[in-house]
Amino acid sequence: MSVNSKRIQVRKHVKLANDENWKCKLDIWKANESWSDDCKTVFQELSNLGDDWVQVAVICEDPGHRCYFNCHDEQDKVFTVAMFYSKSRNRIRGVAQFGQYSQSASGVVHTGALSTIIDTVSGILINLVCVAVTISMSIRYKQILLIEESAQFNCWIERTEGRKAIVKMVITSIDKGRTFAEGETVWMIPRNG
Ligand SMILES: CCCCCCCCCC(=O)SCCNC(=O)CCNC(=O)[C@H](O)C(C)(C)COP(=O)(O)OP(=O)(O)OC[C@H]1O[C@@H](n2cnc3c(N)ncnc32)[C@H](O)[C@@H]1OP(=O)(O)O
Repeated sequence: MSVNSKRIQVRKHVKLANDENWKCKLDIWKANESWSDDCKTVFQELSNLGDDWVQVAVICEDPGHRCYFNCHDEQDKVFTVAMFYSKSRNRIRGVAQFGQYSQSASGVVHTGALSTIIDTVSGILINLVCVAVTISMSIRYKQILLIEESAQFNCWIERTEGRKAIVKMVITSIDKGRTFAEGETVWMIPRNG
């Protein structure tokens, strides 16, 4: 498929839990036994934030394809993410559980795993507002995140500048005492968007 032959389709894969057509398929995005107790607790807190917050998930139904974000296996050994979107706040909050297969240097989560999460969550947020693609991304890795640890994140639209939008995201420890990564992504609405 040539890049120019098809418009970029992000929303096609982004499903909101308040859509009856998708509700039943979101079970895979619920807390499970591979998650730490802390991760499950934050998931529960996020689930109870109120009607303004709705769970959002990436689901790919293209035959033979899988979204890179959904790289977890049956045992959830890479990483799994659960997230909630507030339309009124232009914000996504969520939790991530990292597994043994997310390793970079010994015992440490790969920076690419974190950048995947930042790009995808930021992309979901901006694409719930308008069609946009990543044009640049800057990440500060501030503290080491260990494999099999959990994290929580907060993502928001910082500002817009013409066809561009700047989205920020912070990934912290579950208790928010440590900041693992801060991301700033720039998004552009394509001319044919
Ligand atoms: C599926 C589950 C959910 C997943 C979540 C979503 C994740 C989404 C991840 C993605 O977005 S995947 C796609 C990754 N991104 C790309 O492939 C973008 C590739 N770039 C392009 O297609 C074009 O550069 C683009 C359509 C964005 C812009 O082309 P245009 O011809 O319309 O714009 P133009 O060249 O006139 O540039 C407009 C402005 O953007 C600036 N610009 C363009 N590309 C840039 C770039 N790469 N970095 C920085 N600035 C850039 C350019 O300098 C200029 O700045 P000014 O307005 O200030 O003059």
